[in-house]
Amino acid sequence: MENVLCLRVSQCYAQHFRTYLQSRHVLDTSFRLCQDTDETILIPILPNSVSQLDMGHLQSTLASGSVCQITWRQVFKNKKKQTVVNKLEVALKKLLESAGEEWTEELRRDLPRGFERHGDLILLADNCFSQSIWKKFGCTLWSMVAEVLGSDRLAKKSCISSNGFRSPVVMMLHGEHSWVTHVDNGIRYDFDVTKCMFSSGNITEKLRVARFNCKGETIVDLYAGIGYFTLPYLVHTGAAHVHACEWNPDAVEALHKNLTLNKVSERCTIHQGDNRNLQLCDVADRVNLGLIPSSEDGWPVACRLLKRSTGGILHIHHNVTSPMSTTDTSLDIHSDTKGFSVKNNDRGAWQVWADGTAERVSSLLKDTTGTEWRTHAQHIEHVKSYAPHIHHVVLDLECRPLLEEKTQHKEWKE
Ligand SMILES: C[S@+](CC[C@H](N)C(=O)[O-])C[C@H]1O[C@@H](n2cnc3c(N)ncnc32)[C@H](O)[C@@H]1O
Repeated sequence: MENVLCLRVSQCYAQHFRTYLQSRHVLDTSFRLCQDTDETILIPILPNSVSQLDMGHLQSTLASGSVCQITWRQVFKNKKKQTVVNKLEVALKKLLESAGEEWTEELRRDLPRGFERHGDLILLADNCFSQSIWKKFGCTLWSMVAEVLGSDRLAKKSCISSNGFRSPVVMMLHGEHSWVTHVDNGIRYDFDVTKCMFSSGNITEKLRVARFNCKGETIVDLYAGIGYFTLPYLVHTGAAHVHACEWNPDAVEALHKNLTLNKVSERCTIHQGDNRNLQLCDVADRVNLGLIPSSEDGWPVACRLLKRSTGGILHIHHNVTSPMSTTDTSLDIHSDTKGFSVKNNDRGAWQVWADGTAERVSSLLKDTTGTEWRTHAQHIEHVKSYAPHIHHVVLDLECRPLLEEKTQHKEWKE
């Protein structure tokens, strides 16, 4: 069994959903559909393609009244099904043999295990097609791979660059241009795959943000990228205004485009440059700090941004590493709501990090404003796991000025 991203739907609509997901290349055919509860079915989906799903549209058009929820669950491998990777192996073996070359185990291991689908473009990972023999086939190889994988364009990753912009190093292999479109949760994101990254693993956090009620609020997104969180805030939460900070000009270009495409430009101000030099202060009801492994550099800026009189909420992303425990036993392991294996030891480490962060932010707020603040860890959300002991979490930290609380208390008493 493996932990897989699934769409959980009402049993009576499962076939309906399955056919639709297959037609959109979102169905993960290497895993079996399975029953979750008496009335719901889990349909395995490809994590890298899930962002193309418009959940609202799915629910209202395919099966109004059906359960329709993205969730992580343990499901069984589909042993009988010939996966697209198997088909690729057959096709490439033929290509090599027709050129008088021998098919080897090394070449088989050099095939892609998975890939990201961005509309009609497939993005291969960096750990495939590394053998020199592939070069011999040039364009013929890439057009064949694209055809078998069912796409018009093909690109390949090398790594995420460490230039601070988290720019991908991506090369186009087949097809004209490198701009792609993602649609998820009713939001359209356009970006150039060779210049910006798209983190599909953040989908559950984007869906959570979309459910917040931010009616009338001013929000600052300190690490906006192409609009991963800026757009859900503007499109779904009722936010009055979002200030989006981003220093990568390529991401800013995409962000501009996406604000226009989603018709929310007039409620967003883009601040291009290093957010640590941002001139704004005392404006925000909420600050989103979506940078991993750590957004700590942004904490002093976030404290300056919060409204002095009422405070607000910081959503702080962080990769928390749990200490390796010598007493780890299988009894300590639980699955969280997304089906990730999480140990008590991990939860303890998140709490320790959250408590330390709350204390640090409260002291930063005092230094910034000269008054006392109360910080309260409202919630810790587990986004994804990078390794058994490294977890991407988001802390919802409520920050309130104590002076204001006393005044309010006095007013209530009067
Ligand atoms: C795209 S990533 C993270 C976005 C999203 N949270 C995710 O994981 O998919 C972070 C973005 O913050 C930007 N960034 C990092 N440090 C910054 C800074 N000091 N000022 C402005 N932008 C910054 C990067 O260019 C990048 O686009």
